[in-house]
Order: sequence, then C-alpha cells, then structure tokens
Amino acid sequence: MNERYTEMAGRLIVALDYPDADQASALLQQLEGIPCYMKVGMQLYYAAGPAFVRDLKTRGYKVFLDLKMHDIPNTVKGGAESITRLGVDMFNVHAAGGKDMMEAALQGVDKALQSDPSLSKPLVIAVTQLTSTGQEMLNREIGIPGTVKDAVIRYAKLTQAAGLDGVVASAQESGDIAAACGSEFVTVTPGIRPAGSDQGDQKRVLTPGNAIRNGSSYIVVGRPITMAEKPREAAEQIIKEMMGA
Ligand SMILES: O=c1ccn([C@@H]2O[C@H](COP(=O)(O)O)[C@@H](O)[C@H]2O)c(=O)[nH]1
Repeated sequence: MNERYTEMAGRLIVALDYPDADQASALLQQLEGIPCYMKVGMQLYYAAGPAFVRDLKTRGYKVFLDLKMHDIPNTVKGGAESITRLGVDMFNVHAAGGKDMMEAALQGVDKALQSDPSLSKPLVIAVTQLTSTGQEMLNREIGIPGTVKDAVIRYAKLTQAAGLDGVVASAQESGDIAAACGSEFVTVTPGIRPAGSDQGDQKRVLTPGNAIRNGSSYIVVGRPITMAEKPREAAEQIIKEMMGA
C-alpha cells in the first residue's frame, strides 16, 4: 500500500446505507483492509444505533455520522454533545438551520470534550443544498431564487462564519467553495458517479476523478459500491481513479 493509495482511500467515504447491522457488516468484510472512511446515515443509525457506530470505531474505522441535524439551537446542542460522546470523526447539521443553530452544535461538541478529555474533536460540517436538488427544483419547488451555485456558496459562507469546519455539497461546487472560503475549508461531496453508472436520484454528479481534480476534500460513494456485483473491485477502481487525478 503506497502513500498515495492510503491518502486517496482515506478521502473515500463509503455510505453504509443498509437496513441492518448484518448487511453493513457483510460489506465491511468485503472491503476489509481498505483504509477508507465509513458513513452511517439515517437508515442504518435508526436500525442499529450507537452500538454499530462504536463497533466501527472499535474496528479502527474513521466514521462520519450523517444525521443532518436541523432543529432549534438548544436541541442541536444536545444532539451534538451526544454524538461527540460516541467518538465519531465527523458529523453534520443543515446550514439552513442558521448561524445560531450551527454555533450551538459547536457548543455541544465543546461540552462533551470538556467532560471527557479523552475524546477527539470531530469535524463539524453543514449540508448546503442536497445533491438531489437541481436548478428547477430549487427555484420552482423549494422557492429559492438564483442558481444552485449561489445558494451553495451563501450557505458555505454562513457555515464558515459560524465556525464550522466545512460543508456537504456537490463536487461540481468544490472549486467555487474553495475560492469563496479557502482551501482549508473541508468539502465533503456525495453525488459521485463513476462514468457509465446509474445516476439514480442524484442531480448534481461528478466522477471520482473529476471530484478530486475539482478540489473535493472527501468523496462520498454509496450505491456505486454497495450495489456493485463486486463491491471490493468497485471501491478499488474508484481509489485508482482518485489516484490518477
Ligand atoms: O447532499 C447530500 C447529502 C448526503 N448524501 C448522502 O450520501 C450518500 C450518497 O449515496 P449514493 O448511493 O452514492 O447516491 C447517501 O448516503 C446520501 O444520504 C447525498 O447523497 N447528498
């Protein structure tokens, strides 16, 4: 395993979108030894809960807990405190919850860290516009005027002003986010589709190689790996494409 492989595998976040821990564990077995990040989202967390997250940490994985909190500041603060106690490496809120709510998330993190100094500070990021949102939907259905890019950049700047580490956005916007917020500001980008793969419900997509070229800090990949006939080969192919970017 060379250095570039390890770096790129560490920037691949595999979305464990499964209905139970057994199915998620079966994928882990297939991907064993690949030093990628694992993402636990609503489907798996609501079924398998904190125990599965702790299990992933015990197995040595970096974990992104993708629960996209969006609530009043006091509730988000409490949620962030509990999530930080789980020892995850990254979690998120919705930027649409506003600056006070995002700042409250950071207060929750601090509270947990103060009560248990053995914990590490997780990256706290905010969702800008979901990658399943296209231009038409944004303007006509959701009622937000302007381009998707404008909305994403506005949320990214608000997120940075609140003191968070970065955002979730499409890889199509990574370069513009870096230009607006600096290259240290983390971009976590789902909607990744290797050439020729099914787009599904994703509207703003990019290939793994183009996402890395556009400056994404991390790429999030679910179905192109989990639904592949040979998930390990699919993951290795994605890492290879990232390495070549
Ligand atoms: O804007 C967003 C935010 C989160 N996601 C999550 O990423 C994965 C993508 O899965 P695919 O199967 O590769 O489409 C999934 O867990 C989403 O909940 C996102 O897609 N877009």
